[in-house]
Amino acid sequence: MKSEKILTIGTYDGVHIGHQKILKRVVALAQKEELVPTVLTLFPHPRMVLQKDDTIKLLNTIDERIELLKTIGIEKVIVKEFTKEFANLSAKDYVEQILVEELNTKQIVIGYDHHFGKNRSANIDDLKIFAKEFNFKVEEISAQEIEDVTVSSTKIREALNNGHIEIVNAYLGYNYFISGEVVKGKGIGRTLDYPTANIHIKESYKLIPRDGVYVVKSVIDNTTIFGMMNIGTNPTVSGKSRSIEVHFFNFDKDIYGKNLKIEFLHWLRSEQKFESLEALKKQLNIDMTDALDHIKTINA
Ligand SMILES: Cc1cc2nc3c(=O)[nH]c(=O)nc-3n(C[C@H](O)[C@H](O)[C@H](O)COP(=O)(O)O)c2cc1C
Ligand SMILES: Nc1ncnc2c1ncn2[C@@H]1O[C@H](COP(=O)(O)OP(=O)(O)O)[C@@H](O)[C@H]1O
Repeated sequence: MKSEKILTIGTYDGVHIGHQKILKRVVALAQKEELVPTVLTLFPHPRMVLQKDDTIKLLNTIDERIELLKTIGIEKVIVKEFTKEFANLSAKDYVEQILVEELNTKQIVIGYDHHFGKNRSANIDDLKIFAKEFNFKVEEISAQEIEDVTVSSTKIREALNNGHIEIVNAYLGYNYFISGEVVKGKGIGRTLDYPTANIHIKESYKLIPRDGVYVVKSVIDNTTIFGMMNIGTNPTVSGKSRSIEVHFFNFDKDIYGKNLKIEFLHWLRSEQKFESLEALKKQLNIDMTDALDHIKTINA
């Protein structure tokens, strides 16, 4: 028999502290009712499909979202491909075919303003009627409960575009991070005595924080390593495309080809065009001192 599920539905981009409150409720109810705590999430984002919007940026890649949801205790993450066919399902077909027959849903925890079905035509009152017909429970999260949470994915995106990392991390309840592979760069870093790991992110929809220099950390071979990262076009060496590169402190290993998760801790300064590599190197010395000072305040 397919396991019986308690379900919440949504994009949950960021899996921030507001999301976490709902998700923890799902996990607690699941334990009480002996149901499998489940999230039904849609991917690609409806706007990517319906409006063919390829400028949309998300806080998490789909893999990151799954990992974050599992960390909170969600046992099953169902990623439904959001296709035009899916978007065209009537409210009733969606409830009957997907929620009931495919997923074996026994309980749904959902916001008061949730809409579903073709053209988002059905609302929570309709869901409660379907619940009687198909024998599942609906638990509504009230407007008050949702408004109590002043955090939103939009606010976090804005803070990232402004370099306000401390605000971002407080809203998320974890440090904002990127994940990508270390690839070859231009090989100039080493000549400055600051070798930099260039990070390639394969998901073009991942939101990259504003250009500038950041204090970051990563775990490489089970060891926490701090570093300083630059995001930008490297105007000093007349770079054109945007790159993401990290110089790790007290570190000297070849890490080409490795996949790294890098957490943002603090924004230091904007990227600048220097008149020479010498001048850039001087600034890198200053950045390193500033970054180490910041790291001291964290560890203090
Ligand atoms: C912490 C840090 C800060 C940086 N700041 C700047 C900057 O302000 N302006 C700039 O043109 N390049 C900056 N860079 C990028 C350097 O130009 C870059 O590391 C160098 O060109 C080496 O690139 P490569 O690894 O592709 O060889 C910075 C790099 C790091 C690691
Ligand atoms: N402290 C360090 N921080 C970052 N990368 C380092 C460090 N020490 C060694 N490396 C290695 O050196 C590479 C970067 O050297 P670099 O001369 O900047 O070349 P590239 O332009 O190819 O990035 C990194 O990808 C990594 O494999």
